[in-house]
Amino acid sequence: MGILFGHGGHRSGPSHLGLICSENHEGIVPSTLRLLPDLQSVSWTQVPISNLRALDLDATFRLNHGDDLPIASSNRVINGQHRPPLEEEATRIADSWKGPHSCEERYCVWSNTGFSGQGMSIVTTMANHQRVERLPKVTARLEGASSHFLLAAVPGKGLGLIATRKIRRGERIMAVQPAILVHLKFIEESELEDQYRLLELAVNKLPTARKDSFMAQAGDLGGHRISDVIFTNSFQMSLGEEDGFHLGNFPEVSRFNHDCRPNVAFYIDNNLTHHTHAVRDIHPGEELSISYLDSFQARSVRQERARASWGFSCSCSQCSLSKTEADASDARLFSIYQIENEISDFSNQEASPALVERLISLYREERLEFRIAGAYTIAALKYNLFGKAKLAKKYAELAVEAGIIENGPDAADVRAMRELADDPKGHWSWNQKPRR
Ligand SMILES: C[S@@+](CC[C@H](N)C(=O)[O-])C[C@H]1O[C@@H](n2cnc3c(N)ncnc32)[C@H](O)[C@@H]1O
Repeated sequence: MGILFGHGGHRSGPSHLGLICSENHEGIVPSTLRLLPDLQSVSWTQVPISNLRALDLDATFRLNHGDDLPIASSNRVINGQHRPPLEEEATRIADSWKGPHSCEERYCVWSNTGFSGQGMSIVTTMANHQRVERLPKVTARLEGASSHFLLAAVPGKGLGLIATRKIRRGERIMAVQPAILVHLKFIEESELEDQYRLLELAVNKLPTARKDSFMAQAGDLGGHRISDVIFTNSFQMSLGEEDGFHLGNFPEVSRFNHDCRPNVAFYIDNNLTHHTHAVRDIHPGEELSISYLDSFQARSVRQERARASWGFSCSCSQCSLSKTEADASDARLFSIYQIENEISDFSNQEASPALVERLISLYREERLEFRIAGAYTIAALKYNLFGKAKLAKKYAELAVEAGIIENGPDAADVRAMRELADDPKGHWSWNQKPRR
């Protein structure tokens, strides 16, 4: 068993993340007070506004989760002094790092009870802690729960997320930040006893509501509970430096079950935010799913992977095909592999636009919409090389739409395809058809 990369290894996909499971295995944030974790008791009306600067964290947390802040907060003048908007000030008070609380060799625990309005603890090195501390504040609206879906028991899978209304392709499902971030090398290098001590401390430093949602996650391995939760439910993510990976645990995301042909795509941006979007229209009552593994592998490989790393036997629609249908599916996956190899060599004179159309139709036949942006990108470039501006533009636009869902609006490929779509003939690839 080992760390699994959701789709990190695929040729046309991003290589920055992966779902970790088994043995190795998204309010306004927090620019208003309303998303701060609820420690109940008093409501916001009982907090004197003029005292806000002096509030300590505990007092700030006594605001009830979900309470709106009906205060026109710009241009505030308190005691004759201009103050920043209330939201900014509250954010500054609540969102600050504490620690290190304890260390083991070069790895220490830091906590921030106001991070993303919910709280986060990290177990990492000083340099990485500073990186996290310097991250720009998230100003987008984050969402971990919504009216789109509910949590329910799913036969044979434990709990799962079920759509409560029609969700259209491209709609956001969640955008959330981690509860716990742990340096993978800390797990690999430290003794179990030390690991458990720092992990327990990290979880205990979370606000109560956050800690409860962390502890409520599924665990597959047994043994030390916190360690089990982390290994069963975390994503491998990079803080952007060559210092190995971190495991990020997002309690809300942990409820997505696996499907080899998922209806939801995910990516983690540079700000530690995990984004999920629908990749096709999802109907009320349908389960929301992501892929834990490389869905481009043959059925037997995928099934073995699910069994070995998560201990379940995958019975998704693609894994439940008859032998004949599964063989045909495996053959299509192999053709995708071959065509992508052939086509991405732009000096290859044989790789005609017809092959591009074949590639796109294979993706669609295989219901691989959650990873189709790369194929559209190849198609756009190929048509532009052949001097076919209209088709190049069509596929570049499709690549942008899919790329935003799969990798986010700021992804390099998305930017590149926007440029091509805007001006095919001004693009470096225009009319560069390889000549014999
Ligand atoms: C990240 S959790 C998913 C949510 C989990 N079902 C729960 O109750 O919280 C991963 C675990 O869910 C179960 N699971 C996920 N996808 C499954 C599937 N397609 N079939 C059976 N079990 C699945 C496995 O036990 C797996 O280790």
